[in-house]
Amino acid sequence: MQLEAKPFPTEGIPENMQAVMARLSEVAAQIALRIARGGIEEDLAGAEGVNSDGDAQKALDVIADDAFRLALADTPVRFYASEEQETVVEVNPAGTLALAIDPLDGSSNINANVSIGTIFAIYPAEATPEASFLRPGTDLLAGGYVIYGPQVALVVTFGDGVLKLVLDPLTASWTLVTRRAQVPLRSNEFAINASNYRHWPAAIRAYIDDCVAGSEGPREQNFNMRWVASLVAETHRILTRGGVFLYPRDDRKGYKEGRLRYLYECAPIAFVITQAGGGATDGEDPILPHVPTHLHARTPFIFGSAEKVARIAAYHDLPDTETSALFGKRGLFRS
Ligand SMILES: O=P(O)(O)OC[C@H]1O[C@](O)(COP(=O)(O)O)[C@@H](O)[C@@H]1O
Ligand SMILES: [Mg+2]
Ligand SMILES: [Mg+2]
Repeated sequence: MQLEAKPFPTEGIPENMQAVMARLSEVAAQIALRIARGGIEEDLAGAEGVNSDGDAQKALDVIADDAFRLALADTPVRFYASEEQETVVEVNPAGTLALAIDPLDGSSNINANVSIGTIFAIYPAEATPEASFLRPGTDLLAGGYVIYGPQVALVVTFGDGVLKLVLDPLTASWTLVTRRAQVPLRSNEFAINASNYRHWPAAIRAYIDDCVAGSEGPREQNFNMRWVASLVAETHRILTRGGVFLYPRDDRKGYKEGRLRYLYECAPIAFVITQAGGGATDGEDPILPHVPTHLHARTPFIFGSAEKVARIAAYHDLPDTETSALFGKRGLFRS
């Protein structure tokens, strides 16, 4: 049964971004279909090379980057900055917007059939690529992501609440299902890659120690842990049922500023989460006022339910003696 496709819903989308959003959603729907058919005609997880940040590229990283870049040529997007491109591409010299994108987030999950996504950030285009992108996240016009999961959804903010649209696979069209998504205030979940425990700063170790100590520890309650290894999937879960995500800086070579990139991962997700009433920091300070030093600059990233994000910042203010592994009385933070 083939039902008729509906036009892209523009409610809540500022006029100057409607064409771009319609195009992004069109490409996302095509990518979703390609993911669903992965392995039938093509191997989407096949190795392709290395991107400018030194990450191994999978076939789908390159497919998604090409698809978004080419599709934006006749939209108001002037500058295109991508995880998969070393430098900025000028796609439409007459355009007024600058778009930064992680075309395929969570690449390690492509062949595991676990949710992956696309993350995007839109700024006003300035005279040069540097002026357009090396600026604080507080200048964002839009930030959002598409999640390719059991359900394909587009979540986006333009600075006035968070919209959630769902892709109907029967008609390949989008429907607005939520106008003001909110991060739930309370949750007992945290998400962190615990295999890096020994490399973390003391404040992060102390926070996680207290969660893991559960009802016998200073927090006197039990917590649950999640780690999908797809930032979009963690964001979507936190937006739906609360909790906190941590990718701190650590002692490993190359992780001095964590793993995630400011421009096309952290800033747009932080915009969504703060618009949904949550918090987003580098561990201590709000992340949106930061200015990246280059296109692929990394930053430690902590986001989620506002109270949890504030609590983690407070752990950074504790004296060294209190973040030591042997200290058992951080009762100050009891909730
Ligand atoms: O493998 P790790 O160190 O746990 O890192 C997982 C993180 O890396 C990422 O996959 C990075 O994104 P890309 O897949 O776009 O490079 C995030 O989605 C995820 O949160
Ligand atoms: Mg990513
Ligand atoms: Mg990526």
